[in-house]
Amino acid sequence: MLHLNKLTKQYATGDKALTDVELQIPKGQVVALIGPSGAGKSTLIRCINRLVEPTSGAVVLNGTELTRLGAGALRKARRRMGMIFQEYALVERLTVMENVLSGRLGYVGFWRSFFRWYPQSDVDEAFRLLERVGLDHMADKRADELSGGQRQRVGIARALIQDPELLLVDEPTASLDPKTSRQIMRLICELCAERGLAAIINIHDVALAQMFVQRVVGLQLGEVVYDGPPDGLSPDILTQIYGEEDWEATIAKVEDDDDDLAEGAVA
Ligand SMILES: Nc1ncnc2c1ncn2[C@@H]1O[C@H](COP(=O)(O)OP(=O)(O)OP(=O)(O)O)[C@@H](O)[C@H]1O
Repeated sequence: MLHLNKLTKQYATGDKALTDVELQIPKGQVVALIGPSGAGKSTLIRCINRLVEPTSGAVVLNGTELTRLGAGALRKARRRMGMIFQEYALVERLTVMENVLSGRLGYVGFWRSFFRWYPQSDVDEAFRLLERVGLDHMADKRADELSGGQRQRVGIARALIQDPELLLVDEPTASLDPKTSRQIMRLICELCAERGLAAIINIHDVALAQMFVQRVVGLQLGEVVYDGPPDGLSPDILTQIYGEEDWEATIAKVEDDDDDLAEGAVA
């Protein structure tokens, strides 16, 4: 589905953010991308939709080599990749419904997008998505009246209304409290399962990643140093990714959390 072939990025400043990254993600798989600050996680996500231009290597999405596309074709290809951001990137003065519908801007013609006239089918789909993310009663609220968790739900609905093949998710829970973080991660993973949607989630919270995803990719200084199941993240591997720390505490926390989840103690 998604294939990264020797993806490399060196910024004009000389910083080498990614070196020969190889990654294949099948349809429907959710991957957590972990690694210390500066490891290249955001660069990797942004090279996939070419918000950051890779220096060399290829990004292939369902047979289309995105790295070869000209501006027009790239604009169309970007519709196939929904993006969810840490800071939500909503238009504050617009309503929840208008923010969700803005995910369709890549599909409607120039004048329709200029006047924000959307087809009724888009409005119906926006309502369905708002219901799915638990915000149907808030469609007319302005974005600046929402909590962080509600904003992220709008961001998720806006990404999904694009009808993407891939979700690129950049630290979706970094501004949220622990309980809301879990709810948002659970929602993203459930929606991916329902839609057979692949996702790459850049996330700092290792325990949260371990709780929800099937596969973890660890980056360190722009190179993949771990690619495997969440329960393969041993203290040794975490030390390799992040450096020396007491990792037993992190792993124990995950096991405790699993117990909580099993007992239905977590909302
Ligand atoms: N626009 C830029 N210009 C020059 N260097 C950059 C730019 N963006 C990132 N870098 C460098 O590329 C490397 C990777 O940065 P990146 O932001 O991708 O890491 P990250 O793992 O996402 O970090 P964080 O978790 O702190 O967001 C770092 O050395 C960073 O300084």
